[in-house]
Amino acid sequence: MSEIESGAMKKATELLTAAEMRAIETAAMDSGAVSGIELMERAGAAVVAAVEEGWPQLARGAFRVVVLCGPGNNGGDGFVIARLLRERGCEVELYLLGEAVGLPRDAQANCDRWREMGAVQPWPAKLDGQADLYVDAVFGAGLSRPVGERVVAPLAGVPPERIVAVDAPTGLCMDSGRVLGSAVSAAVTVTFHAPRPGHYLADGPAHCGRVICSSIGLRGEGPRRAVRVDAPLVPVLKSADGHKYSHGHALVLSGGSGRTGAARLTARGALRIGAGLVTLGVPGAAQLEVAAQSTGVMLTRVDGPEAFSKVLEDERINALCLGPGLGRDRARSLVPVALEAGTRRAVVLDADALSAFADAPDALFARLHPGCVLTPHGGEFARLFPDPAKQLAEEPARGPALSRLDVARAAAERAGCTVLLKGPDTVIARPDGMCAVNAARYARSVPWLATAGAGDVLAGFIAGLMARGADAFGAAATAAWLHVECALQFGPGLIAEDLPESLPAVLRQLDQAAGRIRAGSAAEESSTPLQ
Ligand SMILES: NC(=O)C1=CN([C@@H]2O[C@H](COP(=O)(O)OP(=O)(O)OC[C@H]3O[C@@H](n4cnc5c(N)ncnc54)[C@H](O)[C@@H]3O)[C@@H](O)[C@H]2O)[C@@H](O)CC1
Ligand SMILES: Nc1ncnc2c1ncn2[C@@H]1O[C@H](COP(=O)(O)OP(=O)(O)O)[C@@H](O)[C@H]1O
Ligand SMILES: [K+]
Repeated sequence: MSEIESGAMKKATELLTAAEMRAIETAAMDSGAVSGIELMERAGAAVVAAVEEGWPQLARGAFRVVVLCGPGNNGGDGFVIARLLRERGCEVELYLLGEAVGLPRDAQANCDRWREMGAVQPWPAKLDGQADLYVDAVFGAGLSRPVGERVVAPLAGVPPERIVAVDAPTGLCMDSGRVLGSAVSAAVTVTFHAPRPGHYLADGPAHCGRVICSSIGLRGEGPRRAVRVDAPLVPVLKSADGHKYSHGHALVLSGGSGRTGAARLTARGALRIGAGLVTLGVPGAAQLEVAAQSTGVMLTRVDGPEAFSKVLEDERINALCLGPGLGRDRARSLVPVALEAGTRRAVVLDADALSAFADAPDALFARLHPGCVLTPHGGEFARLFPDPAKQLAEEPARGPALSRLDVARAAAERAGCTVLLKGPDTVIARPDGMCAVNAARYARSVPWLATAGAGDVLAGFIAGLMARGADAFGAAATAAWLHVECALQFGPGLIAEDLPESLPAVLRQLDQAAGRIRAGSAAEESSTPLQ
């Protein structure tokens, strides 16, 4: 079990589906640790705390709030929020979608408490947009079908800066981040206990504004089937001992003359991330071109499968990367050779090495093993896994909607190896269903990473980490995280060449952070005998 699964270090944050969250709540309630009404009170209080922080004018008085409550427990939270804000002196109006008689028990109880201080008004066709704050407590985790116009109409004219969403902006599926029908856009979304995939995937970030995850006193953990990557999951800093061969030897296969740039980017990425040696395997016709452009990266001639097999007799070559600029014909002849050694040799397949098998993906899948990583972008993914890609492209008819996690999982299971599905919400899936999300969202947003060659560098980062001994899933998730950190480090104007060159600064920051942790624990240890 890796560290991220044992939860030993804070490298990742678990993302809970609505069903997993419900199971945790139910277990806590069944154990007698907490009641549903207590959880609802804490959820409401957490939203009010977020409002006090985000809207400091509330403390100055004359603050007008509109609370929109739905027919379930999300609406129940709304009644609590309305009461707590009224107790703080706000002027509160509350509207209910549907009838109070059908409310679930805890929501009903809070509706009754609210009625002691204010009216429950029928659902409005529209609102004036003049209040200081609008609370969206219409639908949350229970969203099960597309939201109709009537539901979102009251908030349609309200600027998102005045909207706080409870658990999720209404209309957003929390498991997938996909909009069911139409969805509210909020300034702040307050969720409870743990974030959900939908806060990071697909349309989620565009609708959530800022996500605040508040503790409501629940202790349980989910099955850890999906995590958000918050730091490297595998070691990236080198230890004091060791020599170049102990950090592995990565071989990147290049295409022919005039098409070697992509593989050179990949090789540079693998070298920067710390592979002990990196060699480019080039056809004879491209040898001079590559030699003129390479210094730290070595060169060997690989014309066809026989030459490739010969090069691979060197067992110290422990990680391969094929695809960037390779050409489909060359990919079809070289990929089977790369996979011959089975799990003894890590293999990263990207770009042409994926598209080359679009007509016969099963022939590729039959050869793949757990030491492989496939790194498709959306188009390459659709070529190799047409069915899940088609399902994901369809308008969702009900919630929870199919997510990028679901399709990446299905792909990893089918391929029998780790699959990294690229995007601003990159998903990394392992065949056993474990998933990681590397979200280039919110403060980590890096739209300038959408530049030619960025993916080639990512493939190199993965191959380099695998040469150094990392497992496929850990290497892919860590590389994706570092890739975005490099883009953040460089900033707008970035081109693919800048990514490997930004890595040293990112690694230095990690080294400094690790040093601070080491210094902290040393200080603690040394202080003990003095006490
Ligand atoms: N279960 C608990 O103990 C807690 C739940 N909490 C809140 O409860 C929420 C989940 O509550 P629910 O499971 O009742 O779900 P919701 O309140 O999100 O939805 C309620 C019901 O609305 C109906 N519905 C779904 N989509 C619809 C649509 N498009 N049009 C019309 N009706 C639709 C469904 O029948 C669903 O059961 C969370 O999001 C959170 O805000 C919090 O109070 C924390 C504790
Ligand atoms: N808007 C975006 N925000 C953050 N990252 C992005 C965005 N668009 C693309 N990326 C990332 O940039 C890389 C592009 O890779 P890819 O599509 O293979 O391009 P190329 O083949 O030109 O290198 C991927 O790692 C992807 O996750
Ligand atoms: K909501």
